[in-house]
Amino acid sequence: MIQSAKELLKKGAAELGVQLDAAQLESLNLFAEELKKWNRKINLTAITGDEEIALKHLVDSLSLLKAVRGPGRLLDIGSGGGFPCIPVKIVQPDLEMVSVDAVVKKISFQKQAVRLLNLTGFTALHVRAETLAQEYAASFDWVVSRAFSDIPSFVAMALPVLKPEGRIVAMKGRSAAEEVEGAKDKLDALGAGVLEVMDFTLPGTGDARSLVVIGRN
Ligand SMILES: C[S@@+](CC[C@H](N)C(=O)[O-])C[C@H]1O[C@@H](n2cnc3c(N)ncnc32)[C@H](O)[C@@H]1O
Repeated sequence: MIQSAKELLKKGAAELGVQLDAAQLESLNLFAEELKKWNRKINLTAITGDEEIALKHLVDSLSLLKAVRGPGRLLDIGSGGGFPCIPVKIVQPDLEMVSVDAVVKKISFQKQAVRLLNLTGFTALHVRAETLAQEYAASFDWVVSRAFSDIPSFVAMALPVLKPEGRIVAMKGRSAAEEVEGAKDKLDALGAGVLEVMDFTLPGTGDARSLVVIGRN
């Protein structure tokens, strides 16, 4: 990434309370370069400029750390080009990651990025999230997603693989108050409820974001 994008990344992460060291910055930069390289051949993201990648993919992914801390096991459902799981793994290596996506080329990209960055404790799986329950029943401390689905559908997929005291976090690209209000009855029927909605502004953009934290009733 160009220097200005690296600076936006460092400053944006710091605004979220995440101080990136030189090695983490270099890994995030390598990841962004690999994303751009693959994106010329396969469609991983519509976001292609360095500064946009820095803020809307990398800093946005790291905002998950407002709600999630290691150690623990984390599942990222519908992770696409590796967001938020790969940036979060780079910064919080004591989170053991499982990342799933229904599109094989996206998982191939993630596997390549994991090799390139020498990440350990990261499993990328080409499966539909609905099929995870047998192998991964009650396995995860955290089940997260970004830009994935409506809240009740996501929670229905997440609950079978969540540990009893685990937490589900939906990363929403705008203020989520209305969606949360509309989801209450469906969540209640699933045996879950919203514990917290963390509203914030994505650094460097002014864009509204929400983290919706959900647990079992
Ligand atoms: C809009 S993309 C978001 C990707 C990434 N989380 C991000 O924020 O950039 C949604 C992803 O969910 C995947 N997906 C949709 N339904 C799925 C399912 N049932 N199980 C696993 N992945 C699914 C799609 O293949 C797609 O890559």
